[in-house]
Amino acid sequence: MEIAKLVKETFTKFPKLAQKASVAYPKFVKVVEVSPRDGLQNEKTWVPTETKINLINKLSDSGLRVVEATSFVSEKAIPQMKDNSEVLAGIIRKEGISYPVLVPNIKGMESALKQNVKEIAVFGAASEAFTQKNIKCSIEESLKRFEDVIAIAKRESIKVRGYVSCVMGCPYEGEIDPRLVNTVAQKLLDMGCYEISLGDTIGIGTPDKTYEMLQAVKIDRSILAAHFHNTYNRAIQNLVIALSEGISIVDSSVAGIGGCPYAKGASGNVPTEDILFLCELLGIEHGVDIPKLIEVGDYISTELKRENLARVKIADLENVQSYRNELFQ
Ligand SMILES: CC(C)(COP(=O)([O-])OP(=O)([O-])OC[C@H]1O[C@@H](n2cnc3c(N)ncnc32)[C@H](O)[C@@H]1OP(=O)([O-])[O-])[C@@H](O)C(=O)NCCC(=O)NCCSC(=O)C[C@@](C)(O)CC(=O)[O-]
Repeated sequence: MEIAKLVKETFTKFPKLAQKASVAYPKFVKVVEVSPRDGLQNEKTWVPTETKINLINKLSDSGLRVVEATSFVSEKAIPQMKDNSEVLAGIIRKEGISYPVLVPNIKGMESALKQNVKEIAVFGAASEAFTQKNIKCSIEESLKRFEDVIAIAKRESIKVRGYVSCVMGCPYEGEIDPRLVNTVAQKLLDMGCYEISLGDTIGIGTPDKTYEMLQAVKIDRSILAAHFHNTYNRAIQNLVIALSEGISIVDSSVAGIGGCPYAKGASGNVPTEDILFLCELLGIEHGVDIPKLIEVGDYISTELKRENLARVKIADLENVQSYRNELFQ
């Protein structure tokens, strides 16, 4: 079973991680499901609004507490998200579930407000070049825009999440100084973001880099999220490090769908099914009905005519205990 194998490899390289007494893995992981936004934004073929609504409603039925629903960005930049208002108007908003939307500027905020959103996410980066490509401004200008957006959010009692992209490397600049990750993350926090999501946008991270980056980020672990793309099949191993470092919020995408249009080579996020299985292996609670979520992954893969990239199958769930025994001897 590949997830167990990846964890075992990580434990072999970092033996301390296999000793439960010396590593405090979180008791509970909050999964932030990003497939309706990050997963679909890069699809070249139009995904019908009804499919997007079905996807969100099915995800809401699986026990997830956060489902990122869409983005209020320029339709020239991201045509796939142009039905943002219809999607929000069409979904069943369940009590206790948050449906954040991405907002880059005041214009996006005004449109989002009309749909009665309760949570938004602003998205910055630790790379000047990526920020220019993605939102057409410098890091400094982006933070100024976010400040204005957040001022409105505060007035309207809307929660704001902050993203920092390129935390372990940039498709345009290459290496990224982790101190810049800390600077941007701190600024977002100071402005009023309640949670900061650290994006390995092109999946270039390694376990060592993950550790190094997290040492530079001087922010309380309880409000940091790991948003790792799985381009080189390293997201699971990087997450083992992040979890062992006290991160307890993980962004993921059912069936591993997705990719960033401004990050050439970026594949989808780490599949949610695989994250949940990782939690099972490490003895971390997650509150999600895994078989139901596997069905959702199959649903959206069929709709998109894409291979389902999740590696966990229902049958694997029966063997969790034996994998655990093997990992933690
Ligand atoms: C930020 C802008 C708008 C700047 O783009 P710009 O061209 O500088 O904006 P502008 O103010 O000059 O406006 C240009 C046009 O866009 C319109 N416009 C302007 N704003 C909006 C808006 N909010 N909603 C709808 N329309 C908008 C505006 O009205 C105008 O329309 P026109 O007069 O030409 O017809 C643009 O670059 C943009 O929308 N970028 C979004 C890119 C994006 O969504 N990227 C993917 C999300 S980030 C990501 O995936 C990474 C993440 C978060 O997952 C974490 C990780 O993995 O690292």
